[in-house]
Amino acid sequence: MISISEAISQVKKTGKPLLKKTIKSVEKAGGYILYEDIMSPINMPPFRQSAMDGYGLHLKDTLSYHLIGEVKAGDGHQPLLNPGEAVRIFTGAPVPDSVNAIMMQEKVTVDGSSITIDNQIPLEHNIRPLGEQVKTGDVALKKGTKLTPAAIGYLISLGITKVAVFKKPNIALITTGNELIEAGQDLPYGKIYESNSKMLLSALYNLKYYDVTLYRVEDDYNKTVKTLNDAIIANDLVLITGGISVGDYDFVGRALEALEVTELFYKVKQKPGKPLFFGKKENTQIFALPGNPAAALSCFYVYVYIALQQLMNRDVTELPRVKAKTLNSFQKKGDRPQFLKGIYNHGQVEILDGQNSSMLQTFALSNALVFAPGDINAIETGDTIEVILLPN
Ligand SMILES: Nc1nc2c(c(=O)[nH]1)N[C@H]1C(S)=C(S)[C@@H](COP(=O)(O)OP(=O)(O)OC[C@H]3O[C@@H](n4cnc5c(N)ncnc54)[C@H](O)[C@@H]3O)O[C@H]1N2
Ligand code: MOO
Repeated sequence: MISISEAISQVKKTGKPLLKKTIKSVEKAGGYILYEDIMSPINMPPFRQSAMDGYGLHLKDTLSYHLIGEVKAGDGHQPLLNPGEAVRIFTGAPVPDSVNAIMMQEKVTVDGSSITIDNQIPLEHNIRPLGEQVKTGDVALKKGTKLTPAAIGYLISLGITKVAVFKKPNIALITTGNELIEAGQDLPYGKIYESNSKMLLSALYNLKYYDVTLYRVEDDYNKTVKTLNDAIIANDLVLITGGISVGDYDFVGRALEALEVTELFYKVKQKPGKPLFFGKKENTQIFALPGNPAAALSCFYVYVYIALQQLMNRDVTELPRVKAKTLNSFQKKGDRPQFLKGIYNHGQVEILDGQNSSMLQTFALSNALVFAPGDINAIETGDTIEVILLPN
């Protein structure tokens, strides 16, 4: 049995960035990282553009101009203005070549077809120059940029519909157990609703991993070997829950051995999640998570999260840890360090009742895991303690 810190450093040592390229449609590329520089196919703006509702002028040494026409957004015509002439113009409209300044309408007095501006304005006033944001062929966004909603809007504004991004891992989520029934059906005696797959799927979606395949397998050795083998071949990361302990019908350990998965660790001195397994076969990392739902989710946040961050080549691999003052006491049993479900708020943390690894009720209320070191028997009210903040 290894310690938590040894297990964490083993996960860190093993993980490698995926660095594979995939093409995504821009609107579905939110959260991805650009694989290569993107050149702009157009000038942005693509024409000299009015920044105001007002009057386009061909400047002359006068405050009075003669109105000869109108250009609104979307128009394609080019009125020809002589010095001293003006056109009515609106925000976003193409500015005729012979217009060299725009006066906002609040500073103009109109009298029929003659207008008077309040003051002289400089050349190109209120005109967005052609290619002001980016010019045709220039780098619009650099390799390594994270695609935020603003970046997506920007790329679409350049007419770009597809982008090369770093691929996110293909992830297998396998659940095991004869007792599992899908929610929505009747619940016969002895069965429970299968919740680990949807819980972990939701945790993955929350972190923006969408390439997830779900597998279900009964407590059967041959089927466990086959399912695990299929999942390892097709995925970068395999998460299997249940069947990793020592019972006669826990086949996951034996199946991993038969498939010659390299064991990097099995069993961590921690509560929950003692029977956690981590291994590797070729480029696929495999976590066998305990079946108890709260143990599986706790291990997901403490260990699997790191593997995911590493696959994505991110610098920060662990969830944030902060110090907090406890609002209540907690009696700890045994010498295993414990991850306790808690509610963190502004430097304070409440440790919740009901810490059993089979219970999700407490986890459902919590936003943090409180770390109780192995060598303490109790946490007292007002103690300063380390807290892992969970993703929202
Ligand atoms: N003799 C021993 N027994 C156990 C030990 C031990 O050291 N010696 N460790 C205990 C600990 S700690 C844990 S955690 C569990 C882990 O067992 P498994 O990983 O083999 O998980 P299962 O036995 O298959 O299931 C445990 C529990 O979780 C429920 N479960 C499983 N899968 C799901 C699912 N997809 N959705 C909802 N609930 C699920 C399952 O019905 C069990 O109640 O072993 C202890 N035993
Ligand atoms: O260590 Mo097991 O994961 O409950 O409770």
